Amino acid sequence: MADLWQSAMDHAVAIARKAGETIREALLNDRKVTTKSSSVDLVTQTDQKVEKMIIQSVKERFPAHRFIGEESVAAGEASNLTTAPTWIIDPIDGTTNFVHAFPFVAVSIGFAVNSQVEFGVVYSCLEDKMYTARRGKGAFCNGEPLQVSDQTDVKQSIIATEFGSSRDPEVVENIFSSLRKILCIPVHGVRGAGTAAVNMCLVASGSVEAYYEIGIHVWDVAAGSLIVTEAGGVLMDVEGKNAKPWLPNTRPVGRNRDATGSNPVSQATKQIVKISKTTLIVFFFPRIAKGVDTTETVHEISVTLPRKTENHPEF
Ligand SMILES: O=P([O-])([O-])O[C@@H]1[C@H](O)[C@H](O)[C@@H](O)[C@H](O)[C@H]1O
Ligand SMILES: [Mg+2]
Repeated sequence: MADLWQSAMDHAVAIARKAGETIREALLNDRKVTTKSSSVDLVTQTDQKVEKMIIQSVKERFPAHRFIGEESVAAGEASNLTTAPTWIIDPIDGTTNFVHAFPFVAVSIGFAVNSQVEFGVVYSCLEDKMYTARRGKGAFCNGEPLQVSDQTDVKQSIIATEFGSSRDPEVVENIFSSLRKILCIPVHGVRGAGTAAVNMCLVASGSVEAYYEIGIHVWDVAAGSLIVTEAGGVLMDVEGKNAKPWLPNTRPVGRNRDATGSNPVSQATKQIVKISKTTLIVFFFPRIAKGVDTTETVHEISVTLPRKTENHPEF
């Protein structure tokens, strides 16, 4: 049977490549930077230009499709995932890298129908690596199949993570407390490419055993989530169940602070130790909205294991 979404996927690959060319050209010029949620949450005209270019091109070809794009949402559009075919776009994942010419910058395009990701395309454009995954058909980098690491000992692992763009002391404290515990497991190392999408592709490639991050958006992970699972990885929450990080706030499993004052970061970190027999990890914590009382903010925590298992271990 013909693949209903193959032509959309082909289009995504072509437009991601074209977007990558635009980004590479823009790197040769001055990059005018403005900020969004905080002084370190950066955006450039290239982010906006590339997103418009992708959306325009998809609209011409697939007029009934919908969009969730990082810069459109920043400009006030809703971020609602319905059952309709929806393109979930991060035009430049790794904007801070782009601003500083740090060499990991990706175009991330996920495509969801009936709230399920059908394909994911991550183009790491400065490395010229095109990561692709079609649901049920595997994950690839420049056409070569990907397979997650088969390392099963957390002490032999490299963990990818990011520090995010909040400089709120409580958030920073959570990040460091989590990091300290992970380092002291001990693990071989901790790395971060500066783009969530590339970090997930590094999990899919087996270059790192796991990736976790506190504070992430659907456009950062929609494409990467399928690339990870199609490469044999698993997205899990702290209960060991499959998580769907592209559905924001749909599976809350923890609170920022529970009644005893422990927070999900330390709870999640404890899980790392517990699951070390089967290895690791992606945690996703939806960003804490500005002005929201974090004591009441519901968070979602996800865990990626490199090996796909039907029955996830009980934590
Ligand atoms: O803003 P952006 O460069 O598209 O995306 C960011 C990057 O993926 C970064 O690595 C991650 O730490 C942030 O959480 C993301 O928001
Ligand atoms: Mg991003």
